[in-house]
Amino acid sequence: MAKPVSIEVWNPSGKYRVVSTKPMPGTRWINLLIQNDVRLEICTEKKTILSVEDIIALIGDKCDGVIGQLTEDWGEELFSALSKAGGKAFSNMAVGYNNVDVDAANKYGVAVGNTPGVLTETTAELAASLTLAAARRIVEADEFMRAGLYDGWLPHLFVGNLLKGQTVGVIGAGRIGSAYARMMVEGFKMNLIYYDLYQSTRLEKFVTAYAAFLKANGETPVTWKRAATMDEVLQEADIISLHPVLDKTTYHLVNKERLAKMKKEAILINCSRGPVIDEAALVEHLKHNPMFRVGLDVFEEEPYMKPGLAELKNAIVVPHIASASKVIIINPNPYIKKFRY
Ligand SMILES: NC(=O)C1=CN([C@@H]2O[C@H](COP(=O)(O)OP(=O)(O)OC[C@H]3O[C@@H](n4cnc5c(N)ncnc54)[C@H](O)[C@@H]3O)[C@@H](O)[C@H]2O)C=CC1
Ligand SMILES: O=C(O)C(=O)CO
Repeated sequence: MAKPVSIEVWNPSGKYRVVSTKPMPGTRWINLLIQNDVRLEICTEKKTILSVEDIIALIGDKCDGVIGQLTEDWGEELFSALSKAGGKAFSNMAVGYNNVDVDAANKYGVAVGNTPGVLTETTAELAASLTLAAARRIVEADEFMRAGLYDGWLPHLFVGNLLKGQTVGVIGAGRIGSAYARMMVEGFKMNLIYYDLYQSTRLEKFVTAYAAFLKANGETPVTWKRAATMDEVLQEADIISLHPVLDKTTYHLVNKERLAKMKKEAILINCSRGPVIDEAALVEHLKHNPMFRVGLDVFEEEPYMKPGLAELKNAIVVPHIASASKVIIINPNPYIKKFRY
C-alpha cells in the first residue's frame, strides 16, 4: 500500500488530524474525538496487518495523533515519522504494549497510551475456557463425534483430567493472572501456586478467605503458595497459565529446559503473548509427551504457527480471541439492554 486508498473521514473540518489504523468497535470513541475538534481518518484497507511503510503513508505530512493496533511495529521509524508530521500522541488499542518502543516514543516527544484493565475478565475467561477444553479434551471429542466415529459409550472414551483438588499455577499474577486464579480456585476448588516479581496480596487474601469459607462449610479448604522461583510452579502445578507482560525478561520464559520440568500430564495455557513460549520447543515437547496438553490464544509469529503445531491433537489453538467478547449491561430499566460493541 504505497498510498492509502481506503479511508473513512469523520468531521472533515476538524482542527486536529488523528488517524486510526483500523476501524474499531462502537462510535463512542469517534464522538469523543469529534467533540474535541478532531478530523478523524480511519483506514479501512482490507489488509489485516499494516506495514511500517503503510502507516508512514497514513501519517502523511500533518498528523497530530495516531490510534494503532498491537499488530503494528511502533518503533523508531514510526515515531520519527509521527513527530515530523507534528504528532504528539500515540494510543495502542491493547493492554499489552510490547509492540511499542516506549524509549523511541520518548525520544521523539510522543506520549503513549494503552488500555490496561479493560480486558481482565474476558482474557481470564478465555484462559479458563482453554483450560477446561484441554483438561476434558473437548476439541478432540468434538472432532471424533463429527467424524461419525462414536458408536456407543465406553468407560475409557476421552478420559481427561479432573480439576477439583489439583494445583493451578499462575505465572504473572497481575490483573489477568489474578482474575484467572480466582476463577480456578473458586470455580473448581483448585489449590494455587503463583510466581510473580511482586506479591499479589489481594489474591492471597481472597484464597485465604475462600479457604475459611469452605472449612466452615465442612469442605476441604483450598491452599495457596507464592513460589520463590518459577521452576517451583512448573514442578508442582497440574495446570500452568501464563499471564506476564512480554519484555526481555519474559521472552522464551518457557523453553525446552523448563518444559522438561513440568509434569508429564500437565496442561499449559498461554493467553499473554506468543514469544513467552519457545514455540518450536513446545512442538517437540508435545510430540514426545502425548499426555501433555496445551491451550494457546497467542503465537510466537502471529498469524503463523510453528511447523507441526496444527497437526498435534494435544494442542488447542485459537486465533488471539481473548478480548473478543461483548458485555450485556442490564439498565435499571429491564427492557433496555446495552452492548459494549
Ligand atoms: N490474549 C489477549 O487477547 C490478551 C493478552 N493480554 C496480555 O496479558 C498481559 C498481562 O496483562 P495484565 O494482567 O493486565 O498486566 P499486569 O501488568 O496487571 O500483570 C502482568 C504481571 O506480570 C508480572 N511479571 C512481569 N515480569 C515477570 C516475570 N519475569 N516473571 C513473572 N511475572 C512477571 C508483573 O509483575 C505483573 O504482575 C498483557 O501485557 C498482554 O500482553 C492482555 C489482554 C488481552
Ligand atoms: O489488549 C491486548 O493486549 C490484546 O492482546 C488484545 O487482544
